[in-house]
Amino acid sequence: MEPSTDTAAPDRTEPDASGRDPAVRLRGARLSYGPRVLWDGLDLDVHPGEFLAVLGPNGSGKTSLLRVLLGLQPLSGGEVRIAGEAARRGSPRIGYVPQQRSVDPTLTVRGSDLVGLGLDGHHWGVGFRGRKDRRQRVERALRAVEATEYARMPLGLLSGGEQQRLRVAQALVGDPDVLLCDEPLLSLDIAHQRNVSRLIARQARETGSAVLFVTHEINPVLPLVDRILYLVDGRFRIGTPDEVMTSATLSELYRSDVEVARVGGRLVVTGTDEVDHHHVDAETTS
Ligand SMILES: Nc1ncnc2c1ncn2[C@@H]1O[C@H](COP(=O)(O)OP(=O)(O)OP(=O)(O)O)[C@@H](O)[C@H]1O
Repeated sequence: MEPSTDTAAPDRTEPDASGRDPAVRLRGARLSYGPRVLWDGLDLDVHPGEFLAVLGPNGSGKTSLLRVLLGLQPLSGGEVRIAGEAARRGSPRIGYVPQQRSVDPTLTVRGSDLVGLGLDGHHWGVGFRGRKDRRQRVERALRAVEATEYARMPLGLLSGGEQQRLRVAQALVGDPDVLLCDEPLLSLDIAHQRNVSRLIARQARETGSAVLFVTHEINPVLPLVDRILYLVDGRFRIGTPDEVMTSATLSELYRSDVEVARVGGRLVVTGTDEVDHHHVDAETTS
């Protein structure tokens, strides 16, 4: 398997009009575990305010990419920068919505405390004004995800979807430069999938966060996505949805016949078992 470095569109490599560094920059990035190469030669700039969807079948290295940006996983080669700085653990520049995982039902931490953790490492919270500012920020984030009602309840008593909305609030509360979302819609009903997707996109627009959004299903976020990074078995493509989500591009990536059709504004992707499994339609399975 030789990794592909081609992109569907030339990637931007310069600072944006304001002269700011890209929020995320990867140059010649390679990640391998033993002989297995997940990706290689990955050049990618994600700019402030940009919404990038990261797609690919199970095991293609989507979560591993987020772990590299979080400073939890070193690259095997190449370079990674977050807002011009080396990626490092616990960076306040990054907000992270992890994959849904179950919480111990006896956990007594309250939702509002969880959201407040998203401000640790920031300058808020010092002195009376700082504490007030901190409280107001947490309340605003709770309102944004419609979690105010249950914010004082122990986390362990909340449903999976309620816990997930609190994780989104925790990731947003510090106005991060980079917002990393690992399948954040999985346990949400359709109404909250829409709310949370729009909220994340609004965060990108209004505060200039760059969003990297790992998902198995593009349709719930298709109207919000600027570009897609599509990873398959060591190969990848980067481009707008119109450039990447085509029969020709996906057939090349999967090395198999893949059909992409637009049906009523939605994308329907069919082909190999791998692609069928990947493009599970969250709206018809929830
Ligand atoms: N620390 C590690 N050591 C060895 N192999 C690893 C390690 N971390 C991940 N892998 C392997 O790398 C591959 C990519 O994993 P990753 O979780 O990034 O995939 P993914 O695209 O997010 O998959 P999914 O869609 O199933 O969540 C998997 O096969 C996984 O087993």
